[in-house]
Amino acid sequence: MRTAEIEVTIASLGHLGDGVAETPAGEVFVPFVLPGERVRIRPTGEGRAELLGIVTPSASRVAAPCRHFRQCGGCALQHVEAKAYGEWKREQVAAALAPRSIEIEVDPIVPATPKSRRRATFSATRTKKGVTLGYYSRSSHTIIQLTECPLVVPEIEAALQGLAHLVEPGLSRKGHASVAVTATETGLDVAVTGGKDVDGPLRAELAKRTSAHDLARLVWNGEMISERRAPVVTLSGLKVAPPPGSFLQATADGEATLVRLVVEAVGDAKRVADLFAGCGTFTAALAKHSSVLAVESEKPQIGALDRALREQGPALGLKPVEILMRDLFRRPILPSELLKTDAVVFDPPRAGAAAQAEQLAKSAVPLVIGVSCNPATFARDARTLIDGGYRLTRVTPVDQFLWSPHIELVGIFRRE
Ligand SMILES: C[S@@+](CC[C@H](N)C(=O)[O-])C[C@H]1O[C@@H](n2cnc3c(N)ncnc32)[C@H](O)[C@@H]1O
Repeated sequence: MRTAEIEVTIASLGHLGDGVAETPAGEVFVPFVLPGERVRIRPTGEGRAELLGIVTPSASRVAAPCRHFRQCGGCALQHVEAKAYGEWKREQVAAALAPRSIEIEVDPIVPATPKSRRRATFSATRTKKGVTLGYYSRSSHTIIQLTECPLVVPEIEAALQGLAHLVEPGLSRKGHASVAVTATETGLDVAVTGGKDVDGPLRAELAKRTSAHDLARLVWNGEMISERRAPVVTLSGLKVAPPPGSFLQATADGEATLVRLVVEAVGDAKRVADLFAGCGTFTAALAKHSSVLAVESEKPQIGALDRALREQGPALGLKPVEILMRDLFRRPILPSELLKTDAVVFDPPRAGAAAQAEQLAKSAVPLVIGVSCNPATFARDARTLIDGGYRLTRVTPVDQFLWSPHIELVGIFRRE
């Protein structure tokens, strides 16, 4: 039985960007709305509601720039004017810190621009009509066929049709494949998982299509199909060849902002540890002025950084970098290993750095800088550092995930 249509006022936006409204049956989440708006909805159960119409729009409502908005699950907030959107993201950081009793005036967010995402992961499947390639729809496992995407860099947007053609022979009608694309300086680096197993004829066909679409590299289910040009990214002047599946900051502008904030905070520190170093986004910048200990668990990534430093470090005049492969969840760097360290940068995955934060909290390092893509785990780790005697002096949100609820941030801790 369909529930009745009702009119409600949106009280606020929740942490995923959906509006929150009171109904006689309790609180519901409503997508694509703004605080203060009077809207018509139909509750759909489990605390959710379908938006039927806007009765009184907010002054912060704008026309969404993408034709796929509302169907496509890639974006939640295209309908929000830039200032209100940035303020909402800033408030989300403060809201994540509050339950940990961390009070700080969070900086205004450093905004992202459209057409700047250099990494995107699409889903693809084969249908009777051909290949569907795009993002999942908001509320189901249906893939929305993308014809445009104002998030990604033009090289990726222009390749959407080509990518569908590329993966077509390796898709089955039964499953969905994941197509991760990174725009590098030598072309697109594509890694597909969940496609058909590779045999001789499929490998040959995929290699042919890789060449036809002038991709730099194609990796299929972890197997190298073709590397026509080694993918290259320049990290603060250091040219690194990221191995398949490497982490890179999502936008070049976001990376530049994060690096600037980290380098400014580090100042003239002589010795710095870069924990969760990846391919060296921060190491490359820090080594211009400081000797660096770079620690990372993924051998291919830290290996790519090591190679680049050996080949180019002397010519670039970089200070010495010590490379260490280590699982920092299981074996965090200990205070005794940080005795001569002036600053630590840590940039963990979404799970945060609980074990490492505990060790840092016991250390004498005067300056710790946390970079995080998850305000909730950042807040947990920040509380550990604060309880260990650090003061959180600055938090700056940086937008790398435009129109989504995801937030990147830099937090600076100084030992009191
Ligand atoms: C958010 S990325 C940051 C990478 C790098 N700092 C950058 O900005 O490009 C997190 C990094 O932590 C690494 N990582 C994940 N789990 C780890 C662990 N247990 N120990 C050490 N490094 C880990 C990942 O491989 C990834 O390179």
